Amino acid sequence: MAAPRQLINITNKIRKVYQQQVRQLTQVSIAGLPSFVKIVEVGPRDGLQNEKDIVPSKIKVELINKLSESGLPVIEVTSFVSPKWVPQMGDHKEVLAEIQRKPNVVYSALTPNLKGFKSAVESNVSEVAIFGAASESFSKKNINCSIDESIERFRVVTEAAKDRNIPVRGYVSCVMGCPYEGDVQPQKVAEVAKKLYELGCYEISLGDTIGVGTPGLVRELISTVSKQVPVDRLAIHCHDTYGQALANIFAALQMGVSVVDSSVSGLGGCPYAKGASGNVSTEDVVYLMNGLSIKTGVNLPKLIEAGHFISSYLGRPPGSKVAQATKSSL
Ligand SMILES: CC(C)(COP(=O)([O-])OP(=O)([O-])OC[C@H]1O[C@@H](n2cnc3c(N)ncnc32)[C@H](O)[C@@H]1OP(=O)([O-])[O-])[C@@H](O)C(=O)NCCC(=O)NCCSC(=O)C[C@@](C)(O)CC(=O)[O-]
Repeated sequence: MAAPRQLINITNKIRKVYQQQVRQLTQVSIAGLPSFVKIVEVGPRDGLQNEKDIVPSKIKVELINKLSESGLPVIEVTSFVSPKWVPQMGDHKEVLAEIQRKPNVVYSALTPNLKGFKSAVESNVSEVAIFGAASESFSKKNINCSIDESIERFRVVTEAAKDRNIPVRGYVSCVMGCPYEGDVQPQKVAEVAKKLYELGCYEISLGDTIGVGTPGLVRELISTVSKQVPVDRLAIHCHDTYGQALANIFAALQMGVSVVDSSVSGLGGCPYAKGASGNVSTEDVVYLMNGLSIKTGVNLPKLIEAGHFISSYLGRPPGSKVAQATKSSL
């Protein structure tokens, strides 16, 4: 009779020790996460550039104002690219002229070349972003030049920006896969990221343009790129094509990244990356951060409201799970 009781006691002890270890392990990994994450809202640009029907400027302005009210620190408002290539962003001047700017919010825009940079400066942007790729084919399709040529174009932009004290962010697209070339090696991403960093970009956003990455690949990517660019200068930009975006972001945070790009209501896609779905939704990212006690400064209900606003204009349900789950409580 004593033997089974002893056995039960031992089993319980083992279970307790095991549970304690699991708790400790969890605490260790959670403790390794950043206490603050900067969210870069890309919905008005990355999201609306991909809408088949061009969204009127006044809707864009209202969306951006609502996003500003939610406490987001950075909003990528538009892009100064050729309207022949991306007509959806052709109203960049009007949008930047009409938005109500809050002093603590950075309003940024994509500028692929000096022409775009000059127009963006005239429109009083707080910051610009240049956008390269780790894949030759994507670079050619997206910005009509090779990777090396793009670096030379960007050099002119970063020099002009330096003269005017305008911060420049850099993007590297196709960091875990390319719609034309398939797999992309982390080493290639690191090379391009390093070049952008050396040009003076204060932050390099690593774009999983077609959303094919998984957490293992993210770890390999960050570990390779951070040998060339300090990890605190890296951001992660995930499209959610295969439903891996939140897991990928969590993996990036564990590797020391503390800047996350996302898009309200999960809008998004790239006109030159067929099959790419929307970005990870900002609402879902903020919910995850709140759950991890990571500060973002974002008011989730106000953000959800902004998501409902644009989704209802577009005539479809919000692409955020959090927005869908909380709809009845709003
Ligand atoms: C880069 C260019 C302009 C090169 O395009 P190009 O044809 O090689 O340029 P060009 O210098 O030969 O000029 C041709 C015409 O475009 C005009 N032009 C030239 N530059 C500008 C400008 N800045 N603004 C307005 N117009 C411009 C220029 O004035 C001329 O006009 P024309 O004489 O024929 O009337 C073109 O390829 C382009 O606009 N591409 C847009 C690509 C784009 O916006 N893609 C989506 C954003 S990237 C993305 O979504 C990925 C990201 C960032 O989110 C991260 C991720 O997920 O991976």
